[in-house]
Amino acid sequence: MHETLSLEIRDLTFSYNSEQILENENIRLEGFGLFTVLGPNGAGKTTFFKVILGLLKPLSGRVLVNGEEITGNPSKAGRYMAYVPQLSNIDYNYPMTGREFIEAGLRARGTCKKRDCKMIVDDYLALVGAQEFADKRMSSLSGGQVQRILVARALSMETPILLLDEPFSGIDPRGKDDILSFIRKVKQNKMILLTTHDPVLTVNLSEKIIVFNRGVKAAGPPAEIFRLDLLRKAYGENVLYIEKCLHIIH
Ligand SMILES: Nc1ncnc2c1ncn2[C@@H]1O[C@H](COP(=O)(O)OP(=O)(O)OP(=O)(O)O)[C@@H](O)[C@H]1O
Repeated sequence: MHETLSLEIRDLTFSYNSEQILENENIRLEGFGLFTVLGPNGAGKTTFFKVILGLLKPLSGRVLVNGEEITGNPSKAGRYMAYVPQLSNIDYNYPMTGREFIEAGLRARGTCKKRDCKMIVDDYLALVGAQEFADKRMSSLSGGQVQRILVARALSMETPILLLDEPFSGIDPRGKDDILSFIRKVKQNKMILLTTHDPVLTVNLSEKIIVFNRGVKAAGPPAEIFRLDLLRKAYGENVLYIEKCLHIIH
């Protein structure tokens, strides 16, 4: 485990007008690995990510990376974190190819010159299995293909922390397997935070599960967290699918 990497949330509170999403939340994540934020639709997972990324300002509280305050400051947060938004929340009708889109990110960051850019981009395209369609326009790609380009771009930022918002949504079973295998590789030397509403998908890969619904309801290793009483704190009573998931997992 990486000893110095830490992401800490202290007393974080956020609401949209009267809709409370976070209330004095506290959590500290340490080291490389996968940290799954698990909760139902509308739980506030995307909002939680946006507050961590400094894209939304909390009403109170702090976000720290390695002890450095990044609260409400997206450019500071960007030094440590790259973000892959939920596919359904973005318009990817870009008039550029996937390769150009990744290169544009690298140039904006000043991390490569024209000649070595191609090599760097090729490495990330290979990591996510996107070489075949990287030279097509983004607007002509399927959702799953766009997802891979977005992940390659985020990885090319070479930040120690990667935030993936619902990376499995709208992705077919083979695509899900591909995402899981890239996570397996990348989590060896990054902290990955991932949101999902499906308890099964990442359970075997996660170092920690954060059960979330309008705040952190429970957090810990999967073996401690996969209990009906804890999952019900996020999903509510009598959700048959959750009960079935526990049978699959145990
Ligand atoms: N910009 C906004 N202004 C006002 N309310 C918002 C805004 N964005 C989200 N919300 C509300 O905040 C709540 C949480 O939304 P959020 O998208 O963070 O949840 P989520 O857990 O990511 O959901 P899903 O799994 O469905 O993507 C919802 O009730 C939503 O309507």
